[in-house]
Amino acid sequence: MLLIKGGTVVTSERRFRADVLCDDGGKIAAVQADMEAPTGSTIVDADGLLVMPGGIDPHTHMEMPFMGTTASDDFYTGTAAGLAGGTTSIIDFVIPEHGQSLHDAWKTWRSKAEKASADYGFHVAVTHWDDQVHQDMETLVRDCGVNSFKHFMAYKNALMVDDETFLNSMRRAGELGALCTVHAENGDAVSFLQETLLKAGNTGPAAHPLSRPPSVEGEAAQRAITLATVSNTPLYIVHVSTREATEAIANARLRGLQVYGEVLPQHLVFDESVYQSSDWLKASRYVMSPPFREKSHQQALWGGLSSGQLHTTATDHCCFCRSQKEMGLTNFTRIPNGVPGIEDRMSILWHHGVVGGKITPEQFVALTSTNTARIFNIHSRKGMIVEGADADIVLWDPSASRTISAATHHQNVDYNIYEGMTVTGVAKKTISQSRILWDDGTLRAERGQGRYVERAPFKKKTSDSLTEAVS
Ligand SMILES: NC(=O)NCCC(=O)O
Ligand SMILES: [Zn+2]
Ligand SMILES: [Zn+2]
Repeated sequence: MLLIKGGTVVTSERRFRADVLCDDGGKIAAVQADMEAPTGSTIVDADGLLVMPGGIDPHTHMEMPFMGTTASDDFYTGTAAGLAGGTTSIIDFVIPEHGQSLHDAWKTWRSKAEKASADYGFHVAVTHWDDQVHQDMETLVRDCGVNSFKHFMAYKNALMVDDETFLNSMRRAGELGALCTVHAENGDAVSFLQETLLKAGNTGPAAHPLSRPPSVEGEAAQRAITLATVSNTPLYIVHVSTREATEAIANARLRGLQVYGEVLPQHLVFDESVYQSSDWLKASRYVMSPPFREKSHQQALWGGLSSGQLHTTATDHCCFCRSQKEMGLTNFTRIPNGVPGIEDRMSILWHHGVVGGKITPEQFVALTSTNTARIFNIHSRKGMIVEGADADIVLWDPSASRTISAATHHQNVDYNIYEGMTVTGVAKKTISQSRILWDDGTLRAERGQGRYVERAPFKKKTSDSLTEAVS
């Protein structure tokens, strides 16, 4: 047993002084003021610390094959890095290879993820439509603990789906009680702009944001919402980076539609100037999609998060080292898209959000953990500090500072986008399954310790359950 003593518990709703007892089965056994330590229990002094639900990152790509290479953080190193930053669970993406069935792809990802050191689940990408996909979606929901499917409106000739495929998938997901998620960028427009830029001799990273202007995301977000309305299904839009997409989501919600939006901390912090560096490598390291934007978009994202129109934070953690980024040395469209971030999500959001006066500690908990647990239906286990929940806890030091650097991070990648940034708000200890796996600078992550977390479908009329879940 582990007794966390003397801390301040923060949930998505309130703050209160209480001790938290974690049992040997990895669950929270009690949350009470001034608890007596059971015989033989280990006592953790949480004086001056905040006791919060471990972070849940609902958007990562560990060892993802993408753009001719494979993301460098695997399920072990990536989840371990997450633990060092206070994140105790991830939801990663199963991406079927061309011609591979969804169910076979899910099995492949299950076996890759066996080495994870923290808990994990999967969204499964639908990249084409046929009878087998229709059947596999049911198998995945019924037998495999999958309750969300992913759609890419970008990455033409690779992962991109057309509207008809997207509609078929949404209708099927609705029948099964699953949630559809979407990368909203108009892939035809991106491809058109990429060709135009290359023909005009714009081959470097500075062309990347020009090939994916805000309107391209805004149009796709609006179209995705329209298609979700046509198919009468809820929708979760990943990595919202623009005012246009934020407004589309907020407007949809004002019309009573169930649309959720996810924000990446990096979009709250960096702007498009990162692509202007004269150092090719430096600029290429920020190549991700959607790209970093003109600064005014950040105001909309913060506004969306603080007003409740945007709901979660994720990282889209997708690491590529120097030699991988250099695949695009002469052609920016070949630079593997993706940046690291799982280790720093919580610190970045605390520093810029809570210390910056934009969100409260309770909102921080909602945005890093509880809302994700609700939206993806793992709320009976995760995202809460309550008796019976998983003992996934972060002991957060709100006044400690650290300077982020690739020299000290745990991510398996040779750079850190936040290099040199000093942040206030640090994960002091991270507890997973009642065990302290990050202990004030010492990482005790264990290969294979993470568990696959099954996610049950929503009630068939998903609208009811989701409305209840996130108000
Ligand atoms: N985001 C990104 O640039 N890479 C990962 C794939 C995706 O999420 O679009
Ligand atoms: Zn994406
Ligand atoms: Zn992604």
